[in-house]
Amino acid sequence: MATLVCENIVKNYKDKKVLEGVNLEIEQGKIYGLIGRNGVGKTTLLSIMTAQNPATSGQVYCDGERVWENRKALDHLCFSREINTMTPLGPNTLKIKEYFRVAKALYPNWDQKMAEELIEHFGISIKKKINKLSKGMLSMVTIAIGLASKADITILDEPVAGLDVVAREDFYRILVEEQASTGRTFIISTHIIEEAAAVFEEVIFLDRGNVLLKSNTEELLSRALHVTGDADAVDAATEGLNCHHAEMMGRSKGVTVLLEPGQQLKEGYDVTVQPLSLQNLFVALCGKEA
Ligand SMILES: Nc1ncnc2c1ncn2[C@@H]1O[C@H](COP(=O)(O)OP(=O)(O)OP(=O)(O)O)[C@@H](O)[C@H]1O
Repeated sequence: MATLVCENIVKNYKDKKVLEGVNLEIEQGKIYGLIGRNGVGKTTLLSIMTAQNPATSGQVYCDGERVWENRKALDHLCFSREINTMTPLGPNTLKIKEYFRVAKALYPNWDQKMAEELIEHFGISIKKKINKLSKGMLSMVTIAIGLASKADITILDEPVAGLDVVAREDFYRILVEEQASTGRTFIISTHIIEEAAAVFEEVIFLDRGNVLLKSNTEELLSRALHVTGDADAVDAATEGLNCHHAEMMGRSKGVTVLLEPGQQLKEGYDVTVQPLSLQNLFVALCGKEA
């Protein structure tokens, strides 16, 4: 099993700054959720982590070894992403079984049986051509590639984007079972946050070029509160705390509070305190008004 470390990753596309010094440590044996708004740089970061895209500066290390052009380090990694069916060449001209042959050559621990069983489980014929698949079926193929790669660190970029709710639940069940039985590490990027919150042991919020937070999901939610009430009471109860996403409605105010360890709301004020969902916390911290 392996660990992955990003050290001060900067990425510019010409004069557009996307990543501004990302430091990140991925420990082994966890399912991470990578969450960020459209265009924030999730795919860019994931592709840099797997040496598919050069960083402008900074380094990625797998078990202490640089990943760039390093087969030994890359053997631990799989980055399975949406197949581009618009190009005249590439995987979309292949049948699924031919695409699996390419994957087999790429991933040293490739599990052909698992790949075929997953495709069958998803109700797709392995003889089907990639460019004849629906969006959801394409997601299923990228999921099958990621899981059957058996890579120590498997990264899936928006794997559920094309899946319906039943297929999404199915995927998360298979993912959790695979992680529990193998101890592999998974990094999953997604915009569909709420239903995945229980699956992610850790979440990483990417915002404005950097990692806004990386935290155990349960621990994070235990210190995230929504406080509402008369504006003066809310202000008094939350004084000195990390407050985000304040909303006013006449004299009433609602605010999201992220407590630091050891902090608590000031007592004695007539305010309503409610827990927050991961999705609402994300909106509060990474929404425009945050
Ligand atoms: N090859 C490229 N050349 C130029 N700009 C790029 C390139 N790839 C990505 N970008 C830009 O970099 C920014 C980050 O893109 P990226 O795809 O990494 O974001 P993302 O967080 O994965 O987005 P989404 O959630 O919408 O998929 C965007 O502004 C995008 O337009």
